[in-house]
Amino acid sequence: MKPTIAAFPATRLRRLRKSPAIRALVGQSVVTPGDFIWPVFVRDGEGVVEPIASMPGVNRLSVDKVVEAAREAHALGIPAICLFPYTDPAKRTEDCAEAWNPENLSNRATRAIKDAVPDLAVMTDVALDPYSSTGHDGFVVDGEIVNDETVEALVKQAMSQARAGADIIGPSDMMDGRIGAIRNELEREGFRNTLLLSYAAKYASAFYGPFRDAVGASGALKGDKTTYQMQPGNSDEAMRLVERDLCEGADMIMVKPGMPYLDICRRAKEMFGAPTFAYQVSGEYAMLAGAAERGWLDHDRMVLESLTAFKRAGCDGVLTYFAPVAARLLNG
Ligand SMILES: NCc1[nH]cc(CCC(=O)O)c1CC(=O)O
Repeated sequence: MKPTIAAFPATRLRRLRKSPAIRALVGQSVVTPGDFIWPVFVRDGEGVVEPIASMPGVNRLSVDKVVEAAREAHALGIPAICLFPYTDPAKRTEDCAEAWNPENLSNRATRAIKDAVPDLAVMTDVALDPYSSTGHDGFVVDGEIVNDETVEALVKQAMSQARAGADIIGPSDMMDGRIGAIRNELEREGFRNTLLLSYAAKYASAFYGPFRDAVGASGALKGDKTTYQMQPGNSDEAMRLVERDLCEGADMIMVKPGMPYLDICRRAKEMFGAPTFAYQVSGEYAMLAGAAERGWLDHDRMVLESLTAFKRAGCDGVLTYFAPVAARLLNG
């Protein structure tokens, strides 16, 4: 598009900003509660609301409290909630078997939410890090994060989530071939309508720190995730990953982190036109919520501006810890 413009004063671009009415007319990108997927942290117990120090305002919730949160999300017009378990360290093992235990926290929370609020979509996370003694998303053999053996485990994990009633399965592990393998098994077992939202372009980012605290994986993690997550400077590789995952049967794709990678969102949306999501991750939340807490940022304006930016970049929706706060602001 090449904007055509008359010379000043025939064109005064400030005319288009002169009043709330005119600004409303020419407004382009808007964010609504319908754009949000709300990530929540689940832990054992009952009646537990446990604050996470590096994420002010975010808590680990026991299953009964997650159900309350789900009711709240639904009432606010948020279409989906995404579950991340904080697994008891005693259940973190080398074989990661807790990941496909039908009675694990994530599966119990999924069933409880689908019972209480059937219209709310439940998204679950596929990766081994909350269950592994190494803190890695895959199995570690002689220092290597092994791909194909991990994919077999991820398929088992995804199937246990589908059986528990998850609507959207979100593989966040970055192994090769996992989308196709999970899609095949879902079809084979008759889960024709289970969606796959692939963490397709997931970067090896410093912005995941608070999340790793929240799920208790930071202490365990040896080394880094650079052999499976992307290096921050790459953009073409993100397009290849998105294309690959769509061809393997992903219904929707994600870019992660969010705000530092809006160029990737725009490029992926323009190139493939698939439902595109971004994850405004824990470190982005910590940075923004932490600054607002100190009075360095205007909290409400910052929240809505940061979320509008995702829509402007071409995203269809955004995973954000601000979801309930933002929905309340938007609902007035
Ligand atoms: N499977 C791991 C996973 N799933 C979601 C996040 C990060 C989310 C956030 O930071 O909010 C991570 C962290 C990681 O890759 O180490």
